[in-house]
Parts: sequence; structure tokens; C-alpha cells
Amino acid sequence: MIKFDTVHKRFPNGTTAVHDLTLEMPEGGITVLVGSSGCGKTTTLRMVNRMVEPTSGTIRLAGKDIREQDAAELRRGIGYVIQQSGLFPHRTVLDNIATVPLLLGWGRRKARARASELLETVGLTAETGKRYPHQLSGGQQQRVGVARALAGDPAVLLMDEPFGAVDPVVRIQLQDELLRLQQELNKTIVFVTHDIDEAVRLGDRIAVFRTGGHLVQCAPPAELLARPADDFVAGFLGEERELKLLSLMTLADVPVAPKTTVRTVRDDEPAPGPESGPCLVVNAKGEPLGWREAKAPTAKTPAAKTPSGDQGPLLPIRPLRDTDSLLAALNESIASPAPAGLIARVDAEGVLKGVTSRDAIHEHAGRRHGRARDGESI
Ligand SMILES: Nc1ncnc2c1ncn2[C@@H]1O[C@H](COP(=O)(O)OP(=O)(O)OP(=O)(O)O)[C@@H](O)[C@H]1O
Repeated sequence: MIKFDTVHKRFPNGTTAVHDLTLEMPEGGITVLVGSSGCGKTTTLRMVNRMVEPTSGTIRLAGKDIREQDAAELRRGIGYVIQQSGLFPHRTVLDNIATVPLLLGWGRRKARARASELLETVGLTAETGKRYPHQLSGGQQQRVGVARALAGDPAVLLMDEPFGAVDPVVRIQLQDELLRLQQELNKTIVFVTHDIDEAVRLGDRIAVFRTGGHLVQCAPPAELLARPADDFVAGFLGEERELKLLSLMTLADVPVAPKTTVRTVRDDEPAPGPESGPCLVVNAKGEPLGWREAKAPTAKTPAAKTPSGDQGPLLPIRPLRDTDSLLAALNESIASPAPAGLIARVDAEGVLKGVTSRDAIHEHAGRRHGRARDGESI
């Protein structure tokens, strides 16, 4: 969709921001640009919509050299989201979102109808549309920024640190929203971030730049994590590189031991005595609720007579589905009070189907990691 061919950008003051960049950004995919500060990410992004003109080289959009298109027209077909959301302060949220449709000549009524539809798409209420940007939280402003960028239904979306100014919890929510939207909309997205975890979560491909505008490696996240091209990339990915790789692998083919491996008890039944160890408490539907470690019997209340209410606290758990990551499974198994660090595996409806031990997760993770290092897909 977007093709950079030996693109060079040298600013008039002599700074080389981008050095002979050759890079393809596939249609319908999210390409994330990462790298140290000043390595040319923003310049690369802004060359796509001609806010910055290359010194040399060619950029093609859907096969067409962007220099052959009128810059204003080109920009109307490309959504652009920046960190400070860039909303017009004196226009309502709805009018902000309607900006591009109006420029495209849709007429006021149709443009506003489109804006209302998009408010809902990005998870905001109709009432929010009547407010002004300063009356919204940072996270809400970013959602409006995304809605505004999507309003003209562009095939390409450029996002420059769009979630950089919000707290970590809202940031994860916005990332999830973007992934959900992308499943529906299938835009070609170029996304700039400083945050490698964000890049791994969102990217279909990650391009790592280093100072001087040099592209060092561009690869899908799993390939990048398993086989960084050099020490710079490895350093950039951080010391928990191997754990990050586990976040991309699912539990799907890790064996499930039958539920008879572990003692289960209904939440409305008394737990067995402490000599039988922790048991898994499930509700009437068979959904796991937690582990209960029975209290040691005392002289006053021997094990056999201990009423269920007295049998130790319920330690809540996170039951895991096949679609959950190996990292989530490992995390859960470390906290598990059950022998062998057992985790509860559930089906799509959340009903217990069995358990998996920490050793099984480890072994599987090691094997899959080895395969990834050898270049196999994970
Ligand atoms: N208009 C300009 N004139 C001169 N130099 C510029 C201009 N814009 C950017 N630069 C320089 O080009 C280099 C690349 O800048 P760019 O903003 O693309 O980097 P970046 O990777 O996005 O940085 P950051 O992560 O800090 O936002 C930097 O050295 C910057 O100072």
C-alpha cells in the first residue's frame, strides 16, 4: 500500500532525519515505527501525507507516486492522529469529527450523521458530541481524534504517538479499541511510538530506526523478538525480550490435563479437609472461582467437622482460555497456590475443562521459543 524507495530527508539546516529509507507498509496492516528519540519516525510519517517533502527518493501510495497528487487532496484521503489530539478548541466534538466530510463536500446534515455514527464507533456517548474538547478527559480527546481521522473513510491512517499522553490503564483500553476497530475497518495504519510493548501489541510489522534516520530492521513482532538483527535492536527490545515473545504465543496447543487431576468442589459445598490440599472451587455452571486452601484443623474443630465457612479464604484466580497468552498463563501459574502451579483452563463459555501445570507451560514455552529462533512461525 505504502512503498518507500530510497527516501532521503535532509533539512535545510543540514540534519539528515531519514537516510535512504526503503520500506513497504502492507495494505490492511499496522506498521509501527519505533526507535530512539530523533531517529526520524515523525519525519517518515509526515512524508506520507506530504507535510514534509523528501529530498530524494520516491513514495508510492497504492502504486501511485504521491508527488503526482495534489497535496491537499492526498491529505483528505489520509487520516492523521497526533498525541495532543489536535482538536479545534472552539468547535464542538461533533463538528470536530465532521471536519473532513465537510471538506469533502458531503453537506452539513450527512457530515453530522457520519460524525454521530463515529462517536459511537469509538465508544463515546451522543451527549459527548455536544461538548467542547476542553470538557473531555485526555483519553476521550484521543478517541475523538481517532474518530475525526476516520471520518472521511480514508484507506490510510497515520498515528503519531496517539496514546502517549494518557495513563497506562487508559492507554491499554485505547490500544484494545484500536485493535477492535482495525478488525472491522482494515485500514493501512502507520503508527509511531516510543513504547516497545505498545509496538508488540499493535504491530503487524515493527520497523526499528536508529539515530541518523537509519532503518535497522523491519519484521513481524515475533521475528523481531526472536531474532533481533543486532545488539542495537536487542537492546531496544529490552531485557524481557523472551517474556515479550511469550505474550505473542497462545495456550492453544499446550496440553490440558483432565479436570479429575485436581479436586474440585462446588462453591455451595463444604471443602474437603486440609490433608487433601487446595481445591478448585467452581460455581453451579462449572466456572472456576478460585482455589481454597482448607484451614489446618484445631483441637476445637477437627478437620472432619470444619464447616465450609471456616475453611480458609477463597484465593481468586484468572481462568485461562486457549486464546490467552503463554505469558498470562505463566503469570497465573506463578501465583497459583495449587501443587505444581496448576492453572485452570476453561472453554469459550468460561466452563472448566481441565488444568495445566507450570512445568507444562515452561516446557512448551521453551520449545516454541526455540522454533521461533530457528525462524519457524510461532
Ligand atoms: N523542521 C526541521 N528542521 C530541522 N531539523 C528537523 C526538523 N524536523 C525534525 N528535525 C530533526 O530531524 C531529526 C528527526 O526528527 P523526528 O521528529 O523525525 O524524530 P523522531 O524519531 O520522531 O523523534 P521523537 O521520538 O523525539 O519524536 C531530529 O534530529 C530532529 O531534530
